Amino acid sequence: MEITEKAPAKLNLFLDTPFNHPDGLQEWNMVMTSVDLADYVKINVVPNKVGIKVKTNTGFLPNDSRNLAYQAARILQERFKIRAKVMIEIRKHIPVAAGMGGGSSDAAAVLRGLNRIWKLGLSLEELAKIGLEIDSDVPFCVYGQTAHVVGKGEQVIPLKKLPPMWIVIAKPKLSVSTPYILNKLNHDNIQHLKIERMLDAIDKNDFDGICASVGNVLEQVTGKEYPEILQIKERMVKYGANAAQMSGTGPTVFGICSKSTRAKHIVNSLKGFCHEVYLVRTL
Ligand SMILES: C[C@](O)(CO)[C@H](O)COP(=O)(O)OP(=O)(O)OC[C@H]1O[C@@H](n2ccc(N)nc2=O)[C@H](O)[C@@H]1O
Ligand SMILES: Nc1ncnc2c1ncn2[C@@H]1O[C@H](COP(=O)(O)OP(=O)(O)OP(=O)(O)O)[C@@H](O)[C@H]1O
Repeated sequence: MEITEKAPAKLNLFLDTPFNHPDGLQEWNMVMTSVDLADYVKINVVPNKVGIKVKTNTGFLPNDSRNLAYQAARILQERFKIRAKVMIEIRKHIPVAAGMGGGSSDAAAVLRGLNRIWKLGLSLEELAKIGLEIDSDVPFCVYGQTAHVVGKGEQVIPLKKLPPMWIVIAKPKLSVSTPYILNKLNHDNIQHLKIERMLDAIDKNDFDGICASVGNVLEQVTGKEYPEILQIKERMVKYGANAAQMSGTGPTVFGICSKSTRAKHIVNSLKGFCHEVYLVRTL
């Protein structure tokens, strides 16, 4: 049996880390959303054979157990003692190591897909719990809808659909290491953000309120290392974005617009200045 699952990219509309857990991991306080820039994950299973095979169209991503999609297949195979070979083909569209959760979304797609193929009957909640063993963004990606994410990534509280908006995504030619940025973070020196206004604005379907309450405490950390990120953000605002911000640990910056004409104007103004630029909508 063969199926294809869509694996959308995520953006962090809001990101704060209130404290460090004793094990060194961050406590998150985030609002995340999925956008229509997506990888396509084709899954094929061959009963009574063994193994996992991953193929991608990139040439540089690992095809072995380092690939998060591979790990997702292995966990379900082992946990449910299923004797079948899993073949995964990933068509990558989401930039890698960009702060857009591409690997996590591919893993979530494999969890959802194999749950269907093998008729495991697992709820999204159960899949999210399994997903946390792979990576902290997988639980959110299993749901794939706008959500308030807290804890180490395991608590995903779905929120209302966002009002219609256009999003310009700009990825400079930089790869940012998440552990490197998180290690630089000093919780005592950052100005923590209040999430209530964002949650309230989403609840009221208030576009302006959402734009007024975006924030990411990691922007200053990554922005200090790579000033280009802050320049892209400034440029987006100058060309008319209603709000602009870095996603995750970066380097991707996104701009939110209510009007498609303005969004297209920003796309044109960034081309040539920035390596990759996309115009997307929220899901
Ligand atoms: C910062 C975000 O972009 C927000 O969406 C992501 O959570 C990062 O997700 P990611 O790149 O998939 O990260 P992971 O592979 O899960 O973890 C990368 C690094 O983040 C650290 N990490 C992860 C989860 C967590 N609650 N606290 C952490 O400090 C891990 O120790 C690791 O060093
Ligand atoms: N299926 C996959 N797609 C992309 N990267 C993968 C995948 N599996 C493993 N990886 C590895 O994970 C690393 C970063 O992947 P990814 O693109 O998910 O990062 P990211 O966008 O920074 O994620 P986040 O927003 O969660 O920080 C890469 O170094 C890559 O080798």
